[in-house]
Amino acid sequence: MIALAATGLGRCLPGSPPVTLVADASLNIERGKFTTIVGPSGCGKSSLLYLLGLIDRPSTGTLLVDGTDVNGLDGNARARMRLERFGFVFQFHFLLPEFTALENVLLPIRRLNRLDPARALGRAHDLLALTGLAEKADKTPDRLSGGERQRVAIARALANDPTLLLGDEPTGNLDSQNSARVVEMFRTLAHEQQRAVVCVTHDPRIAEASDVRITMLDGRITAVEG
Ligand SMILES: Nc1ncnc2c1ncn2[C@@H]1O[C@H](COP(=O)(O)OP(=O)(O)OP(=O)(O)O)[C@@H](O)[C@H]1O
Repeated sequence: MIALAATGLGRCLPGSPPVTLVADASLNIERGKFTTIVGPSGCGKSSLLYLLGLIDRPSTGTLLVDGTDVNGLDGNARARMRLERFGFVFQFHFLLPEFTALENVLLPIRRLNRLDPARALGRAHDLLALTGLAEKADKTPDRLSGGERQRVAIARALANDPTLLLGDEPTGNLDSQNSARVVEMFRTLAHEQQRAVVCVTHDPRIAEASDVRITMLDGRITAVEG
């Protein structure tokens, strides 16, 4: 099932001369698959991911999210769609330092206000268990390892039960063992939970572990494999 369908997507920064970040990107992102976006530094991988995640607006082209054309949505509707359907994991975890792992996951669940307090707490515990952190629920980020912090960030990204999980170099700060663990988690989230998982990465091992590889060069997609 296609979660994202982009046609001729482009992002250009005005100026003299204008700067093209992404040009003419057409692609489908499917549920149930782990997709990576690869290419040399500065080729536009993050810029494309931000367009796909409704963080940035395209200058040209169309983007359908679960069949809805997001060009037709106003700012509030885009923000709502992002909040409800997307989860994000970045290179830096951005956990709130004064809150425990559990609270970091619980806060976005509460913000969505879909569940009563007891169920929200249960869901936060379930997500920490899913990411292998049940024992660490009451630890603040400074008491966790780098790999554990990133797994809390993944649990938090799943708070809204997103259709789409997007990662921008999510293993960029991790050693190879923790990196492999995160990749295995992404594969599971795609294959067993039918989410669309998309990751920008420099790491060839992560690209190899993905089902689909999108290669970029100078703002353009040059190959889609898998
Ligand atoms: N706001 C901006 N203003 C000017 N140039 C920008 C801006 N954002 C990105 N760029 C430039 O656009 C190009 C694409 O950036 P982007 O971050 O998407 O590349 P990337 O492939 O993700 O790079 P990396 O692998 O190094 O993270 C780069 O040359 C970058 O310097």
